[in-house]
Amino acid sequence: MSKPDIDYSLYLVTGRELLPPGKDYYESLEESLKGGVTLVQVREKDTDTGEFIEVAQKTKEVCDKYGVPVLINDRIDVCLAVGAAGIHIGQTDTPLLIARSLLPPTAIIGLSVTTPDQARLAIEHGADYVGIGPVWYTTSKDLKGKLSIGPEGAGAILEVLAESRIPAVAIGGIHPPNLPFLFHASIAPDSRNYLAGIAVISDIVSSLTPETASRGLKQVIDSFLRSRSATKQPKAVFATEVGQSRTVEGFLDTVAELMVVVKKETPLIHQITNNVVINDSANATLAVGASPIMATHPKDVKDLSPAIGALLINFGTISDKEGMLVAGRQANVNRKPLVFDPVAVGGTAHRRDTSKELLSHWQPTVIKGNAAEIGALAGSSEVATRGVDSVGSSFKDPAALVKSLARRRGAIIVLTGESDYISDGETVLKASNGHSLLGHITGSGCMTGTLIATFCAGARLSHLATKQVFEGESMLVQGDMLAGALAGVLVMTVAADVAAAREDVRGPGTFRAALLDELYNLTPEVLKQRAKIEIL
Ligand SMILES: Cc1ncc(COP(=O)(O)OP(=O)(O)O)c(N)n1
Ligand SMILES: Cc1ncsc1CCOP(=O)(O)O
Repeated sequence: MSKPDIDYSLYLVTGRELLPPGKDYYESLEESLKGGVTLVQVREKDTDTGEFIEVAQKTKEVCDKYGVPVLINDRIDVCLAVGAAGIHIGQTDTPLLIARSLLPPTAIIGLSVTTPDQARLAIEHGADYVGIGPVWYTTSKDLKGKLSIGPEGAGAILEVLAESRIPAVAIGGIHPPNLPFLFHASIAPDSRNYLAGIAVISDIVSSLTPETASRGLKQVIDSFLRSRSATKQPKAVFATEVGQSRTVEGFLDTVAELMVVVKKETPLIHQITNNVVINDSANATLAVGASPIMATHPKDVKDLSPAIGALLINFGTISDKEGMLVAGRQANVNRKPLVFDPVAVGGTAHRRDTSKELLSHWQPTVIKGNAAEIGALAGSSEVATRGVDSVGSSFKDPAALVKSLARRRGAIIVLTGESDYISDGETVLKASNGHSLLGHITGSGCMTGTLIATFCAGARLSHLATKQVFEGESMLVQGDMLAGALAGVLVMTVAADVAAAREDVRGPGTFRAALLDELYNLTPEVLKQRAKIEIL
């Protein structure tokens, strides 16, 4: 006999102690199976052996009706007693090789892993699958101070597992609002290996309506898995047309179209930005035809999210972290483009920690920064930060850097400088407009972030208007976000070129006013004539 084929996509780990008052365990279990649970683990932490066996036996009877396999948490004896499909063990439980020797050869053995090294051992010892976690903090298990690893930590483990093809589920603090983020942000940067599913306790068990809870999770999971297996493309968090071959002319046509869409649709661009640039950023948004809203209060930003076209989070003065956390998560939930501008992230430990916290909380669509900022995120020390400006020369190979960071982060990376580099992890674009006067007015980089958010909003609206069918549920953002990011960069830098060439511009003061005028007056035709871009 061979091992059973297991569908790991929606893995319920039981937790009778978490049932809502009055809810029967078996009723809840059956409802969750109806909602699409594909695998069940009976987890009883404080139950006597006799009772554990009884619960496991009855759980198996219910699951058998739905053809869903049952695994047992930790206990080989209980597994053997009820003829379950296998066990799940942790790092401090019965060692895997011993468990293997005690169980029938067809038994499934899953192992918890928190680090890449543990994943290597799991491969070596022949685990059938691994449970990666805790991904996020949870109250369903005493984590004994163990740090949660976040989607990025899960991605590092998936990289190790890629060749072995051992399936992996993520566990810990997984709920509908963070599920699309988890799937996308955990895709392994190089191999593009991805999660086979998620393991969940409280989101299903604590629900009064576990069937609905399971169905909601399953829809997102199935859609993600379908989109991965259908395309085999290294798509990140944004949908572009698969296999689309792109030319400079094609990009410029799309940018021109986005300029028109933004003027026509006037999307609301929500900006949590620093107090140095609020006024200029709001005016830049208005100048290109969109509508700015600069709300920061956590309660405010939550309500706003469904109505906005895109969100910009610029943490220049980092005074609104709570608002940033909530707004970013809501942007993911509502699938709105999210542009992150980690101003001076390499400059202080507080900025590095804040950036890490924000990025473990939500998935940006675009990360924009100067050389020092992008270098800090990429872990490169080639460029240092002084205040909010980069110092020193730029990278030896900026194209390779933005491409690899885009793949690691699952986001489009925009590196600004004398030339701007933009990558989605596949394509790298180089844009070479702009004028040195931009460096003499404060906040020009922040305004670029604003315009990237604005044109990403346009790209989403443009996509929705065409009603092309994509695997909607799993995509964090739909639309041509690479073109949106390029449009933001080009509109800003071409307008700067035009402004700087004006006779009435005599220095930073007149340039600042002229820039706003030229953002307002810039036409798609002029942009196409003046844009200097290359596909590298
Ligand atoms: C699928 C899955 N992954 C991880 C765990 C955690 O197992 P462990 O580390 O052994 O902790 P306990 O569950 O025993 O508290 C799991 N149970 N299932
Ligand atoms: C058993 C376990 N192991 C790591 S986190 C966790 C609990 C997951 O529960 P929840 O889905 O309620 O966060």
